[in-house]
Amino acid sequence: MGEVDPAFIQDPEHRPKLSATEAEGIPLIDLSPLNSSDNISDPKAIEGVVREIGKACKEWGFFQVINHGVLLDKHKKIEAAARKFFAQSLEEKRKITRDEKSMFGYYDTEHTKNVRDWKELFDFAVEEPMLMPASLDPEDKEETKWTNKWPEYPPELRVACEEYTEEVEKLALKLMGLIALSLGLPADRFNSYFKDQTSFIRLNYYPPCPSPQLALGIGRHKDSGALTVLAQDEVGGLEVKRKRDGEWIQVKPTPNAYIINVGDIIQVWSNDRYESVEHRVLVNSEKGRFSIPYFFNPAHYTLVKPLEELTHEQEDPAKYKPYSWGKFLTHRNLSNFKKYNAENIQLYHFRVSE
Ligand SMILES: O=C(O)CCC(=O)C(=O)O
Ligand SMILES: [Fe+2]
Repeated sequence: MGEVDPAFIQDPEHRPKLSATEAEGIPLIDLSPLNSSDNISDPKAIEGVVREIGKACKEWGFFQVINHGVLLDKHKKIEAAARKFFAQSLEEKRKITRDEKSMFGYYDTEHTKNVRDWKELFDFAVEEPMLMPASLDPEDKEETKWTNKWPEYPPELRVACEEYTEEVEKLALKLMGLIALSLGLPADRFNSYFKDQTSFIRLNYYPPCPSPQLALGIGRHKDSGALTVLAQDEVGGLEVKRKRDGEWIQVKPTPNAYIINVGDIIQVWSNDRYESVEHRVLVNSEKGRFSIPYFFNPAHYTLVKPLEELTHEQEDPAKYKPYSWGKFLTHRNLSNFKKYNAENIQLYHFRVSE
């Protein structure tokens, strides 16, 4: 990617401010109280953490965690392998380009809201093969299997990815437990949705960009799954839209921390108690940036709707109509290939009008 092709240029109102204002960052939460027993069965010991998580989910939809239990060595290995993979020629990387049959593999022409993102990515399923609906037809119950595409080089990438997955999955489940508790639900309330999970991990590479004032690494968007557990390197560039005033706030890199954000599914389950918040990534002209989000997603047959415990027919009616997670994800995947001129499928399409 040399010159900036017009496909990458953001409309003026969405271009980044490069002199970002210094501001209070997203909350930083220390998970060490969870480590002593390594489970969340002792409500007293983790009361404080649960309260902090609830507050962060409400006020920001985003937070960082430290002392999270993910082994640093596993993180270093996947990052090193990702750097080797992306350093190859485009021709080499495109040998494992994703296709219509499965969204996994390499991709360098992702668009967010019809503007091309200044990035390359490699996606893989956490549980393989991943069970998905065979078609978009709501009546069609047939399933298909989405499989991973591993590159020949570097040979250690696959094992590094598999070992990292195991680590981050434990963290994601712990966080879902804490979020459940913060909503007044049993810690295991969400567990059953993640049997046959459709979670995937993305290796992102944002190359240096000659016009960082015009393009974005990824345009403003919300994550559509349940929860995202993101590792960013030391370069920085992630910005979160502050709920209070709509300002874009930088998430400064914190060594060995993970960034956690609530996705659309938690927004629906919680009937808007917690909201999925917009975020985007700035690029810069000097350094390439790497990041690794883990998108924690339920089984494809999950019918996503507000939880009964958190709705009340009169006082707090459900704000969303139920939708099939698998059909939603399939729709998103197909729209990447058949250049629909229409807007992509979005959560608000399922909102009950007030
Ligand atoms: O690279 C990042 O920091 C964030 C990436 C992101 O938001 C996404 O892939 O959904
Ligand atoms: Fe995101």
